[in-house]
Amino acid sequence: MSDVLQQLAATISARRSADSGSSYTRQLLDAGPQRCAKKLGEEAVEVVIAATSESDDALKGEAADLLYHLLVLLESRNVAIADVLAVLANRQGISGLQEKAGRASS
Ligand SMILES: N=c1c2ncn([C@@H]3O[C@H](COP(=O)(O)OP(=O)(O)OP(=O)(O)O)[C@@H](O)[C@H]3O)c2ncn1[C@@H]1O[C@H](COP(=O)(O)O)[C@@H](O)[C@H]1O
Repeated sequence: MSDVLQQLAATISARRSADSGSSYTRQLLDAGPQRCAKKLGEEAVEVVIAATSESDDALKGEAADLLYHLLVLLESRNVAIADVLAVLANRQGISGLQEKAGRASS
C-alpha cells in the first residue's frame, strides 16, 4: 500500500513544476495549504457520508479521494509521506514494546 502512496506522492510533487492549466494538482498547490486543507475537509465529510449511507464502492472512491487530498496537503506543507509513515511505524514499535512490558509485569 505504501508503494502506491509513495508513487502518487512523487507524481504530486512533480506537478509543482507542471503547466498549471493542465494539472488539477498544480492548481491546488499554487493555491496553498489553506485551500488544500479546505479540500481535505470536504473530502473527509464525503467519506463520512459514504461510510454511513452509501455503497462499499462509493466509500472506496471517497476514501481514495481523501488519501489523494491528504498527499496534496502534505506536499503543500513540504511534509514527506515517508515521514508520516515513519510516525506510524514508530507507533507500532512503541505499542509492541508496551505489550511486551505488560506481559513482563503480569
Ligand atoms: N489521484 C488523484 C485524484 N483523486 C481525486 N482527484 C480529484 O479530486 C477532486 C475531488 O472531487 P471533488 O468533486 O471534490 O472536486 P471538484 O469539485 O472537481 O474540485 P474543486 O473544484 O472543488 O476543487 C476531483 O477533481 C478528482 O479528479 C484526483 N486528481 C488527481 N489524482 C492523481 O494525481 C496525479 C496528478 O494528477 P493531475 O494533477 O490531474 O495531473 C495523477 O496520478 C492523478 O491520477
